[in-house]
This record gives sequence, structure tokens and C-alpha cells, in this order.
Amino acid sequence: MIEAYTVEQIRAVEALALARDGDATLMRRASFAVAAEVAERVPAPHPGRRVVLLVGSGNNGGDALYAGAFLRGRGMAVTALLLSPERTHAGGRAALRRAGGRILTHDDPAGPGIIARAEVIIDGVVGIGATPPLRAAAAELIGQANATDALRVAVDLPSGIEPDTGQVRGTCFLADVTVTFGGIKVGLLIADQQAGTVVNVPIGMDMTGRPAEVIAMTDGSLRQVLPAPAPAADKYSGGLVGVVAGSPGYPGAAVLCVGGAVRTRPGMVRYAGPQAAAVVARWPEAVAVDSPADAGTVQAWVVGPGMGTEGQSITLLRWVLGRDEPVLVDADGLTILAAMPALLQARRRAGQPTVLTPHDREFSRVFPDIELDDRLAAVRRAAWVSGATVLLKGHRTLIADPGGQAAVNLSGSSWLATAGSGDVLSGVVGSLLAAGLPPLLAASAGAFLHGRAGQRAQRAGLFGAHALWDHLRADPDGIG
Ligand SMILES: NC(=O)C1=CN([C@@H]2O[C@H](COP(=O)(O)OP(=O)(O)OC[C@H]3O[C@@H](n4cnc5c(N)ncnc54)[C@H](O)[C@@H]3O)[C@@H](O)[C@H]2O)[C@@H](O)CC1
Ligand SMILES: Nc1ncnc2c1ncn2[C@@H]1O[C@H](COP(=O)(O)OP(=O)(O)O)[C@@H](O)[C@H]1O
Ligand SMILES: [K+]
Repeated sequence: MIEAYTVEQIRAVEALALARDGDATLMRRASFAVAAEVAERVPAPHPGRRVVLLVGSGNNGGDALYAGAFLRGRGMAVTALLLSPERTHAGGRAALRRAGGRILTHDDPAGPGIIARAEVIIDGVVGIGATPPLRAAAAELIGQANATDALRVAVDLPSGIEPDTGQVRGTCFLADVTVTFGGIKVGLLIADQQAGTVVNVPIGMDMTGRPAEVIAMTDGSLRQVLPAPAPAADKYSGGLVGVVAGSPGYPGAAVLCVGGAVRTRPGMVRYAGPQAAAVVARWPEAVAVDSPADAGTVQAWVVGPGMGTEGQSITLLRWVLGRDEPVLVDADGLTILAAMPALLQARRRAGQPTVLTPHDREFSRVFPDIELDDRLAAVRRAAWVSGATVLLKGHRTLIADPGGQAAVNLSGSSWLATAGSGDVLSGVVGSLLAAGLPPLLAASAGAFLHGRAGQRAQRAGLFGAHALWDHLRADPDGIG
């Protein structure tokens, strides 16, 4: 599991490390790690390689200057552009000067040409002391840096992202790699397009025992959380999931959703709705009936994909939401819920677990008072006010539960932005709920599996949500 922290948490642990090891030692470790990352990525020979440092007024700039001094020691040609010459880290500046680096101010007329010819650009404008958006001079330099083909390396964080939320307001350094210190900041997981590859270097800070602000699944952690079928398993012990989806207008949603569930876990899928014939034609292993009341026992329900939003659909949703088992509500089910919030409140009062899986538009329908500009805060708030676990779909799917735990999904690709892929996801997550995973884990593991399936389908050159079925690999050997 990847764990990410807030600036406040990082600062608390940093204070302990500072008290023990001292400022200079920590900064030496941090800047050495940046230099080592650059040296590893820049093809040999190193002497003469053109490195530019963008240096802000805090310790982040100090890190960049010391890293520049190390690289100068390998013979690289290092130029620092200082944003606030009078407030630049004095030790770092002296170290770079001693090493033979060139030091200019940000408005030096030679600056744009130097940036344009750089082979490596190191962003030391701001780190965890950032209050975005970037000031004009910093934004100007970073805009120039982003327009080059140089290797772009961010120190601690790409300047321009908000460290605790990943929000990007205005210009942001577009890093190929971010070397971060002590622990991964939440914003780095969310603003992945700006952060590039994230390399975490402990530099003597120990986050052990600190509760993560946000977690993220990895292939390894997924292997650990997926319940393996026991040798004595039978079709009932793997978890039975009930699917209420599809309508005469949307038969495909039922087939896609059942497919997601069938391909995620062994056990049994019980479909209940008007598309029983279509479902069984594609998934003969599913048991299909016309009404959920006839479906028999299940351990979790999925309700909503393509079910319609009027008449009989409302009755069906109401019936499912009255059940004690965990219920995942998606798509049309969410649209109905937006008009009938009391249904959700009743489940909350009864202590019945619910998972909601909206995309942005559905989210705004169900939670019209919650702005989506800070997506992490939005999904947390939605979970808090609804009492449900909320999975907010998107490029970076975010998940929060009512207890305050949050997760971000790191798998997937924009290949998944195709009609019906959300229907498959709801089947996947429903299947994991039925297998007994708690809602936050079921949603996180399901989003991760779905994302990996999308990546595999993309590699295979297959388009269409149904292609995900063949790439869903929830068996321990198939993960990764
Ligand atoms: N405390 C320490 O000893 C260590 C600090 N480290 C580095 O120090 C960083 C934190 O240093 P600081 O607390 O000095 O903070 P930063 O250097 O991250 O940022 C603060 C400075 O940036 C300026 N700034 C803030 N918002 C800005 C904006 N929107 N546009 C332009 N300038 C802006 C502020 O005026 C301030 O001078 C970490 O991210 C890390 O890189 C590491 O060297 C490890 C050890
Ligand atoms: N740009 C993207 N990058 C990664 N994943 C994406 C992107 N756009 C959409 N997705 C994923 O694709 C799925 C789309 O779901 P949804 O919008 O509900 O589709 P539908 O309603 O057609 O089934 C979600 O899992 C979402 O996270
Ligand atoms: K930075």
C-alpha cells in the first residue's frame, strides 16, 4: 500500500529529524538524492551537460542549489536562476559558487536562452511551503522550462501544485520525475500528470506509525487483500452478488455489469431485472430472474447501471436499498437518489453499508452543495454527509468512507473513458463487496483491478468496455 501524508504530518516528523540530525545534514541528504537521480537519468558522459536550477526563496531552493553543487562536481555546467536573490538560501548559494556554478537572477536577459538550451532543469521554486498559484516571475520561468525537451526534475514537489490536494491553479512545473523527501505528499498522488515518476527518499525521517492521510493500492497490496478461494470453497462461500441493472432501453448495461462481477470472483452472480435473457445469453453462469425479490440470498447488491430513472426503476431501487446487505449504487440509481435523498439517510440510520460510484456529473446531482474544485475534499465531504463510501470516478478515481479514510486509485488509463466501462466497474466492486471486503477496500481494490484491466486492454489494442472482461485478473498470479 502506498501511503501519503499532509504537509502538517511531514513537518511534524521533519521537526524530529531536524532536532536529531540538524538542518545541514537533512539538506545534504535531500540534495544528494536529487543529484543522484539526475546523474542516473542523464546519459554519460556527464561533463559539460547543461543544468539549470530554478531557485525560490526557501529551503526548496536551497536543496536545488546544493544539488547543483553536487552535479557541478561531476563536471556538469550548472546555472542557477534566482527568483529572490536577497532571500536565497545562503549556504546553498555559497556551495554552488564554490563548486564553480554560475548564478544569475531570474530576469537576466540571458535567462530564456539558457533555459531553452538546458538538458536538465531542476525545479527548486517552492516545496511544502507553497501557497499556489505561483507568483508571476516564478510562473514565467516555469512556463519557459515546460516548453523545453530537458529532463525536468522537481525538488520535493512540482512547483504550482497544492501539496495537500494536488490542485493545480495556473502554471505548474511539469516534472518527468519528482524526488520527494520523508514521505509522499497527498498532492503528488493526485496531480500525477505534473509529478511524473515519484521517488521518495526518507532522508532520516520516519513516518512509521503515522496514519496515512490517503492510501493507494499497489499490485502487491491488492494480492494481500483479495480473499483467496479456500480449498474447500463452494459456490456459496465465494460471495454471491445480486445485480439489478439494465432496462429495455439499455440492455447492454446489465450485460456489462454482470460481466464485471463474473470475471472478478468465483462464486455466483444473481441477476434480477428485465434483461435476464440477454444476460444469460452472454453469461450462462449467472442465475437470472425478473425481480430481485426472487433472486434469493446474496451478500451484496449492485443497483443502477442502465436501469432507468422512472416508475418501476424507483420501486426496484427502493427495494434494494431496504436490504441489510451492502449496496453499491451507480448510474441511474444515483440519479434517482439525487431526487430521493431520504432513501440514503434511512440506510445510514439503519447502519446498512452503501457505496456510491458517481462520475462528476452524477456527483454534482447527488451532492449539489459540494464543489468539485478540490476533488479530495469533495469526496471526503460527500462520504461524511451521506454516510456512504463514495468512489468519485475520473482520471484519478478517489474514494472516501464516512469514517474519514480516503484512497486514490493509481492504475488505469484514459482508455477507460469509454461508454460502459463504469458499468463493468460497478460489477467488479459489487463482487468484492460480496466476497466480504469492507467498502473502502472493495472500492479501492475494484478500481485498481478495473484500471489494470484497462491498461491491458489498451496494450492489446482492444476498444470497447466489453474488452475489459478478458483482462480482469483478480487471481493472485494475474495481478500486475
Ligand atoms: N527544513 C529542512 O531543513 C528541510 C527542508 N527541505 C526542503 O525545504 C522545503 C520546505 O522549505 P520552506 O519551508 O523554506 O518552504 P519552500 O521553500 O517550499 O517555500 C517557501 C518559500 O517559497 C515562497 N513561496 C511560497 N509560495 C509561493 C508562490 N506561490 N510563488 C512563489 N514563491 C512562493 C515563499 O515566499 C517562501 O520563501 C521542502 O519542500 C524541502 O524541499 C529539505 O531540504 C529537507 C530538510
Ligand atoms: N481520463 C481517464 N483516465 C483514466 N480513467 C478514466 C478516465 N476517464 C474515465 N475513466 C474511468 O472510466 C470509467 C468511466 O465510468 P463512467 O463515466 O461511469 O462510464 P459509463 O457510465 O459509460 O459506464 C471510470 O472508472 C473512470 O474512472
Ligand atoms: K519544487
